[in-house]
Amino acid sequence: MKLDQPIPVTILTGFLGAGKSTLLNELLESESFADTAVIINEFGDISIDHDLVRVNKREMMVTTTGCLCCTVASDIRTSLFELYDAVESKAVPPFKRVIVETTGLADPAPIINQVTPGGLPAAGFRDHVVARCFRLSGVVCAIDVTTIEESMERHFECMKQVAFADFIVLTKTDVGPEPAERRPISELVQQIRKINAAAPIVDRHGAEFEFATAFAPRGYVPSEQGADVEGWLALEQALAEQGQAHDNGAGASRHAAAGIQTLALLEDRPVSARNLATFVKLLNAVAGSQLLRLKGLVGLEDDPDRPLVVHGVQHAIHQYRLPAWPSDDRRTRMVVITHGIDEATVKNLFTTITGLSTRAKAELVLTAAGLSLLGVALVAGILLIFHGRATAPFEPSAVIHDVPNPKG
Ligand SMILES: Nc1nc2c(ncn2[C@@H]2O[C@H](COP(=O)(O)OP(=O)(O)OP(=O)(O)O)[C@@H](O)[C@H]2O)c(=O)[nH]1
Repeated sequence: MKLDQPIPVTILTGFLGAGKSTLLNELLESESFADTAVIINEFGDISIDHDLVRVNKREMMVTTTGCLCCTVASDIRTSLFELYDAVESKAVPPFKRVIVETTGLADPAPIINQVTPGGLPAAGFRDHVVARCFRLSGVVCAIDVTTIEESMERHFECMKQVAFADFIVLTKTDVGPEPAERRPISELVQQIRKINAAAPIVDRHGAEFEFATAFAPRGYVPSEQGADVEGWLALEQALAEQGQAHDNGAGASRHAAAGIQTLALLEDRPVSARNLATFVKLLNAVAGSQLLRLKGLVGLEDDPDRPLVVHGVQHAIHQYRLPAWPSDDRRTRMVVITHGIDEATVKNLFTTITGLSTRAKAELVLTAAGLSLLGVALVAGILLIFHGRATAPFEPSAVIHDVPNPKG
């Protein structure tokens, strides 16, 4: 690749469900962001965002599964080198910028450490190419105003994402009136300022928001991000030099060590809307606040050609239909990310989607009872669901959007 200057790379972070893919989709619709290459890093064995983020002909997408912050095999340098190689081999036309969407659980430190001057030293041809052809030019963090307080309290990665950002976009400011227990946005901004003193903080739905400003190439200078950021990067560097950053040697990531489970669920046949609703209700009931994210493309029996997209971000469930399957893969695919919930529990619940035998129902009830302190109430709730007497908070949508991840 012949370059006058290195290609700017913007990292897009933000906790699970904060609205990163939604932002990216809207950005890619803009003519001024033509010639953008996109790297989407998904947490889990199956990729859903790959189908939900739409790139045009002139743009290019590389998807990686396994978190960039802890999987050596899918580190950011490898993904950037793949882009370089694709241009070199004329598989894709040259591009002007790269946007990397990280997973919602990604610790930004190891990622930034790989692409910032003075960070992890180049170890071979690939690394030298990446250092010559690309430059880190911004770290944008999407912050979901409806969940950020809880997420920062419970997940250190979330706080680091806020601290490392050189531009902050507040999302979901359009979601209804603020509940009394939630902090007003002005107070939230003050709280964010304690963690990140300098980054512009802009409301996604405010008049002042512009993609061109948020994603403008800037020089990203870690020392300007504050002492904590410099300290975390120094620690990262030390760990990387010792060769023990993030992977624990057994192949499991640090997320797993922290009790975070990502489960990929697949079903070949279309499923009934009622079974899907039951699954979502059961999952919410059993996992409660331990359910961090649910994301799925679901083929429904009533209209198998128009899949349902389901997004669960903590307690909120949002869903819409696509006019057609985005790729040849027409299987129902779901990714469920939980904290401290046994994998088998979620798998058992998923049997509600695939159809339940009486025996499976009994096992499910026992699973729920063993899990919850309020087991008896939960069992009663589950039995009501099975008998169709519970009111349904979730009914599969008939609304069709041809734009993935519509707002609201
Ligand atoms: N009302 C509203 N909904 C939003 C906004 N941004 C995102 N959403 C919704 O929030 C859900 C999650 O959005 P995504 O863009 O998939 O979030 P993400 O950060 O890419 O999620 P992960 O990659 O799984 O961490 C979807 O249902 C979106 O439609 C917003 O500004 N307002």
